Amino acid sequence: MAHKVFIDGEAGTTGLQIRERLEGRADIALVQVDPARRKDAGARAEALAEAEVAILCLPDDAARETVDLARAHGTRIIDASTAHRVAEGWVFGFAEMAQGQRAAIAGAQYVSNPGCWSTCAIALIRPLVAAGVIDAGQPLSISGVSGYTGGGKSMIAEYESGEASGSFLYAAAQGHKHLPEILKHGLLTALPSFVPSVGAYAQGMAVALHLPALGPEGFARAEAALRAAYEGERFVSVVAASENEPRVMPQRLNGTNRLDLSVHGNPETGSAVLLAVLDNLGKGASGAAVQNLNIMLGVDEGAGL
Ligand SMILES: NC(=O)C1=CN([C@@H]2O[C@H](COP(=O)(O)OP(=O)(O)OC[C@H]3O[C@@H](n4cnc5c(N)ncnc54)[C@H](OP(=O)(O)O)[C@@H]3O)[C@@H](O)[C@H]2O)C=CC1
Ligand SMILES: CC(=O)N[C@@H](CCC(=O)OP(=O)(O)O)C(=O)O
Repeated sequence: MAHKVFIDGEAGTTGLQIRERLEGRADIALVQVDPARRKDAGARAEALAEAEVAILCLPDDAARETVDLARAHGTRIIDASTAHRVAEGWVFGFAEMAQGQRAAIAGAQYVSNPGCWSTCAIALIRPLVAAGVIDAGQPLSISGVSGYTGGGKSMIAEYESGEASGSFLYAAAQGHKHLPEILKHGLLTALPSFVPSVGAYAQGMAVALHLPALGPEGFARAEAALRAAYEGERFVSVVAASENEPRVMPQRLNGTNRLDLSVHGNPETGSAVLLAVLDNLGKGASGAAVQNLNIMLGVDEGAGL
């Protein structure tokens, strides 16, 4: 029998992309609410009672409300919002992040999908800290560019109406909402500096981790640590630097659930830059949610991806 899945926030950017990935599948039956009642607690509670798994694609406060509504029904949850990424009792939904993470997701009641920026940052930082290539307390510096779909319906409307046009840096005040999850799941003890940007294009992301004092021998150790961490993974790869040189194209993996990592810089001076590229709506959001759903249901992890 098909697994019943409710996407709360199905009309939003992330929700629509998840629906596209699930609606052709014979092993999934989508539970839907009348669009006119999509914000009505009663209608959502009925859907939650019927569903085996609910995927929340909502603002943080609405996601917390849905978790409360679901409690009485025992519905398993995948939350795509920021609300529960460092919360007790929630499993971080990044299967490739650590040994045992996939098994924890498979058995979880509550899974929190990682943010797009944090997926990139954690993927680069955690193996280096775990292998002792960088120190957990070393202040790190991260930058990156995302397509405007990363800002959801409101930012998409700004760009598509012409109200916004160029690119911009943001979060220079060091209050970006992904910093807590980067700190925790990156195994860091010092907050990194993080200055992301939005480019004047729709979709795709590239993130740089700056390690100006890695040292000449650190290059090989960093690449070896990344390769060892993701060996045999289907969606995360360490690729040759030439894939991202001379130009890093953030749209390179659009439409996929892949995350590519690479090591760059000048081995003579020891100044390194590690790069991560993904589709912010793929492995950065909806693809990761579907991957987590597949793991939780015990089906092929790549189904629909
Ligand atoms: N865009 C991205 O790249 C990523 C987004 N996320 C996270 O996913 C979540 C959704 O983001 P995104 O899809 O971009 O946002 P959108 O603004 O595109 O969509 C949010 C959806 O939630 C609906 N909604 C708002 N309040 C309620 C409510 N009280 N009850 C039911 N539905 C409600 C909105 O309705 P309405 O149609 O009326 O606006 C909208 O359809 C956010 O928490 C975001 O942080 C995570 C990773 C990446
Ligand atoms: C371009 C842009 O604005 N991106 C969003 C993050 C998108 C994302 O990862 O989503 P979560 O909201 O789930 O954390 C931001 O930086 O706030």
